[in-house]
Amino acid sequence: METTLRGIYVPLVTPFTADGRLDLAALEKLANGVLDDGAAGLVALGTTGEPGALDTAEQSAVVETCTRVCQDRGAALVVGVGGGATRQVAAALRELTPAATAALTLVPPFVRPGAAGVLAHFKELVAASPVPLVAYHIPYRTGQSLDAEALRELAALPGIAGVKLATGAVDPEVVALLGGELPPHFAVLGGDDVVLPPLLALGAAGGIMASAHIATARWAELVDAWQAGDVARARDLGHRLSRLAAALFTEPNPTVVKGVLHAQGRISSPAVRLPLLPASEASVSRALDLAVSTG
Ligand SMILES: O=C(O)C1=N[C@H](C(=O)O)C[C@H](O)C1
Repeated sequence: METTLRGIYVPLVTPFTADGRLDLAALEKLANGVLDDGAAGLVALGTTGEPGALDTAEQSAVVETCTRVCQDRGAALVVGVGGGATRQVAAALRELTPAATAALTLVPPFVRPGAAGVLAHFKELVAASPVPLVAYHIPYRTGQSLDAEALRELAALPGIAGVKLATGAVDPEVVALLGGELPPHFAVLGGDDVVLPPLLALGAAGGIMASAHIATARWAELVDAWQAGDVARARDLGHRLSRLAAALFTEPNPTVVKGVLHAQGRISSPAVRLPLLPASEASVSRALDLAVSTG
């Protein structure tokens, strides 16, 4: 059966205690909370989860906790799988739990292998993976741009369930991709929080949004409003949620999100691990005000 992703997926923060230990109880509560509020699924070990700052045992504990919650709730679980080169990512994918719905893996970063190299990379990964893949396309971080034609070739590969599209803008390639035919099982998921509303207007199936820890129900409602053609509702919600997302990203992600979750009493500490530093009180309090007014 083919995987079809739709809706809002929350890339969970990794809660830490005030003295820096992994707080699995808080993670589980957070996971259940966002699913209660209408998220279609969770992302474990997304960049928002600070995976590079977790040791292997901590990473496994995060994935186990999220797997258990998603299985109990019948929700989708996407797991972030990283690595610098094809062999390394393929090896990590082979170790992935088959209970995951999909794995989220970056277009190879830093190397800039060109579109043909990116396609060859994903063909190799699909062959190694026990689950379908979502390609994370974020050219301002990976250094590798891809035009609509290359993304369409990627979409046509068996085993690719979608793309997390984070080009930082609604640029001509994004418009061309969403404006043409795509395989029915292939989901375009927004990955830049502030521009999710226009991507949904162009036909995106949903998003992987750190911002959706906050006002989760409103983000889910935004996807539903566009899909139901309720333009007035979608436009109003879209403006409000974009303002909230901008406030949540005034400092490096997930520092402000963690600050707001802590202020809301949903995690016991806003602690992040280096090289991240906690967000300023001013950024947290502005985002918190917008969270209250957005609902
Ligand atoms: O962890 C993720 O997945 C996301 N990461 C992005 C980032 O850290 O810049 C933001 C997006 O909301 C989801």
